[in-house]
Amino acid sequence: MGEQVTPSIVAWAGGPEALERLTEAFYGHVAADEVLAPLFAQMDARHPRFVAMWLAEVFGGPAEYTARRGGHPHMARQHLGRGITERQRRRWVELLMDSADEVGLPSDPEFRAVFAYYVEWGTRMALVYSGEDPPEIGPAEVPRWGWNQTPPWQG
Ligand code: HEM
Repeated sequence: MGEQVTPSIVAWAGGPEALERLTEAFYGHVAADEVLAPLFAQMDARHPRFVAMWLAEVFGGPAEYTARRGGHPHMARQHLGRGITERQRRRWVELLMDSADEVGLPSDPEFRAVFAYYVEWGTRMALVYSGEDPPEIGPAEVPRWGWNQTPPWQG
């Protein structure tokens, strides 16, 4: 039996390109959604790619968001003062999960569990930063997600 190497989450997802397909589909839905569209009305056309770049870094890919887009402090600052509501956060999660199905991200329980784990955490963090009295934004690094309790099932 050969030794099995656990792939990174981004590799399991289908690579950075798969995350770009995900965010393209997602922001298409956002633009048409009455709950979320107003928040993203001034969005940069490159926003979907920046978010894909962020996700790739979180999920074990190259530190491209850190190198090219200001890393965690820049990302966190984008949410300041936006007053995201729980309803908007929930819709964000729902549309992202719909988009994951649409673009065919892997549907195995382990991948989806770890993906949902990050998305649940990240959206709650965005809400906290967007509200009154946000945490101070320090020089923290982009979080790096691992498989944790659910390494991929490889048979
Ligand atoms: C896991 C959850 C989330 C991630 C990974 C994420 C990621 C990002 C990133 C990377 C940026 C900065 C893009 C750049 O470099 O310019 C950003 C901006 C932004 N995010 Fe989030 N975000 C999350 C949750 C949310 C939620 C829940 C909302 C609102 C419901 C939200 C609203 C926004 C808005 C309005 C901007 C600024 C867009 C613009 O006008 O350019 N984010 N987000």
